Amino acid sequence: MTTDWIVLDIEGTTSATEAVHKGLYDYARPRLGLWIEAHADGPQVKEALEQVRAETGAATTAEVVAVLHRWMDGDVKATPLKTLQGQIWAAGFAAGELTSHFFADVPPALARWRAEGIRVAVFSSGSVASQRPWFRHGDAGDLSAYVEDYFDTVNAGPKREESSYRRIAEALGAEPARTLFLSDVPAELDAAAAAGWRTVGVARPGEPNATAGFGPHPVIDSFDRLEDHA
Ligand SMILES: CSCCC(=O)C(=O)COP(=O)(O)O
Ligand SMILES: [Mg+2]
Repeated sequence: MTTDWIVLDIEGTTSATEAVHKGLYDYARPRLGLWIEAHADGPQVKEALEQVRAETGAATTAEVVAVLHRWMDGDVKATPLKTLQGQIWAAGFAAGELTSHFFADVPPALARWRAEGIRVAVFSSGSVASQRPWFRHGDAGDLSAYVEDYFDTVNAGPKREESSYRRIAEALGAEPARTLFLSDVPAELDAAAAAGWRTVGVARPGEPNATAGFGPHPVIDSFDRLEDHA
């Protein structure tokens, strides 16, 4: 079965978890309070704040920020957190204060897939607003030309739900059986497989999920080893 589309997770798959947590989370942490105060009238910030308040009972900005810090400490992929982080990161990339990280095998794989006619999209918990500059400002240069579309938990839905993968396939005009999802999280692969997608687990040495049980999903430790599955 040939592959028309490869859909990529970011953290743990294209990029090291440490780069996200140390590079991005630590950048967002001290900026959240000021960002919220300065953009409180923006529709996305308003909605994010309402969601945090409804979910946690936090009232003041300081209480909201404390919740957001707790979520970051636990790497909770909550949509309002991702919205606020994404805005701050997008500003950081635009200011030249952030650079993204990709594993060394990623840029050549993207070029190889392009040459083979395989199209690429991204599905990450990180907001689309942050995914775009992440691919544009990489440590190995601008990779954004390789990515045709971006999905997050707002425009697709939760990563562990089958319906999100159905929505993405429909948006891409992709046949599920010819669409391949690469992720480091078995539950995400289960959801994609339930939607009829092909799946490959990515267990990169040293990553938090490297020793996870991937069940029925084939597993690779580098995109160089995808040839047998694509
Ligand atoms: C610009 S990418 C932001 C990364 C991020 O915030 C995140 O939560 C990544 O999670 P993933 O779903 O890609 O594992
Ligand atoms: Mg991941």
